[in-house]
Amino acid sequence: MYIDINKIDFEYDKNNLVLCSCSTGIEQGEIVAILGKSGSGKSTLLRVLSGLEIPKNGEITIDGEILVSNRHFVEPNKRKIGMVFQDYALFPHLNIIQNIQYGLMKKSKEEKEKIALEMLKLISLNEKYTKYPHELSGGQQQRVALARALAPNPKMLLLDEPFSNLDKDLRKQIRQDLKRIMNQQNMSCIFATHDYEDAKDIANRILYLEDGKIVKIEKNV
Ligand SMILES: Nc1ncnc2c1ncn2[C@@H]1O[C@H](COP(=O)(O)OP(=O)(O)OP(=O)(O)O)[C@@H](O)[C@H]1O
Repeated sequence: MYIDINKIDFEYDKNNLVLCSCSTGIEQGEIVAILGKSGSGKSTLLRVLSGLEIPKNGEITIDGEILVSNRHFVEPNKRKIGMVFQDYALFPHLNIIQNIQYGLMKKSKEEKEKIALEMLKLISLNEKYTKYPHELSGGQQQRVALARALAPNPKMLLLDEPFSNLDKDLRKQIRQDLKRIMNQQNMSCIFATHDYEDAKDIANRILYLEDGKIVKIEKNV
C-alpha cells in the first residue's frame, strides 16, 4: 500500500483513547472518506497523519518512509502532506496567486510562476488571479485552498470537512471538481466528513469511525 496506517492509538488525556487501534491502507490515487459523528475522532486522525499530534502507539508509512513509529517522528513540515481545513484558512492580505505560491518559498521565481499557472488552470480560475479571498465566492475560495495545498506536489492530501461551509448546489459542484482534480493529479486523499452523501459521491472507500474505532469499511462502487 502507498500509505499504511497501522494500529494507531491516540489520547489527549491520560487513559482516554480518542483513537483506538486505527488501521487502514491507501493506494496511490485513492480517495478515502472518514465518516463519523461529531466527536468520533475524524479531525484527530487527520492531525495525527499530518504530524500535529503524536500517537501513543502505532505506525504510519507513506511511500515506504516511516512518518511515525515508537522510534521515529517526521516533523509536519517535512511530511509532504497537504491539508485543507473547513474554513479554507486563506491569507486575506495575499491575492489568489500569492496564496497558491505560499508553500513554494524555496522554488525559483520562474518555477513558482509555472506551478501557479498550472494550478489556476486546474481550478479554472485563470482570470481571477489578482483578486483577494474576500472577493471570491465560498466555492472559489475552496478551490484556491485546494490549489494552495496541491502546489508543493504533496504525497497525500488531507481535507477536514471541506464542504461544510457550502450550500447544497455548490457542494455538489465542488465535489465533482474535487474528484476531477484528484483524479487528474493521481493524488491520494483522505477527507473527513459527517455527511454520507459527500462520502458516497467521491470516495473510493468509506471508513466509518465511531468513538475512535473504525467499525466498518465500505467499498464504494
Ligand atoms: N485538544 C483537545 N484536547 C482534549 N480533547 C480533545 C481535543 N481535541 C479534541 N478532543 C476530543 O477528542 C474527541 C475527538 O474529537 P475530534 O475533533 O477528533 O472529532 P471529530 O469527529 O473531528 O468531530 P467534529 O466533526 O465535531 O469536528 C472528542 O471527544 C473531543 O472532545
